[in-house]
Amino acid sequence: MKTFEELFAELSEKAATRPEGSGTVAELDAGVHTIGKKLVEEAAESWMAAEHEGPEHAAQEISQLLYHAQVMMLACGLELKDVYRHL
Ligand SMILES: N=c1c2ncn([C@@H]3O[C@H](COP(=O)(O)OP(=O)(O)OP(=O)(O)O)[C@@H](O)[C@H]3O)c2ncn1[C@@H]1O[C@H](COP(=O)(O)O)[C@@H](O)[C@H]1O
Repeated sequence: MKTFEELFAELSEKAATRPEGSGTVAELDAGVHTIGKKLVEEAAESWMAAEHEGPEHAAQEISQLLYHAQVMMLACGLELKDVYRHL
């Protein structure tokens, strides 16, 4: 288990060091358009899970949504504080 901040730190490190086999690096290389499609897909899956599949499945889909949101932040050069200041 990890927190939102811990995941972002891990993904930032992956983006900087580009280890082989990293799905995050592959997604960043694919670009904002591809990341955006994943983000929308996970948002839709989160909605469907919440409405039809129960809280445990919703939690899984929402975790994927948060992951792809963080990848999008990295693709845009955003840090956590850039987003947090709007909360
Ligand atoms: N938390 C995640 C994470 N959540 C989602 N994903 C990716 O997003 C995909 C989800 O999209 P899909 O809907 O196609 O996946 P699925 O298998 O069909 O699953 P469902 O949505 O149908 O449930 C997964 O297959 C992963 O590629 C993630 N990939 C990586 N992480 C974490 O990110 C860190 C870095 O990962 P790497 O860059 O791969 O080393 C590690 O701590 C990982 O645990």
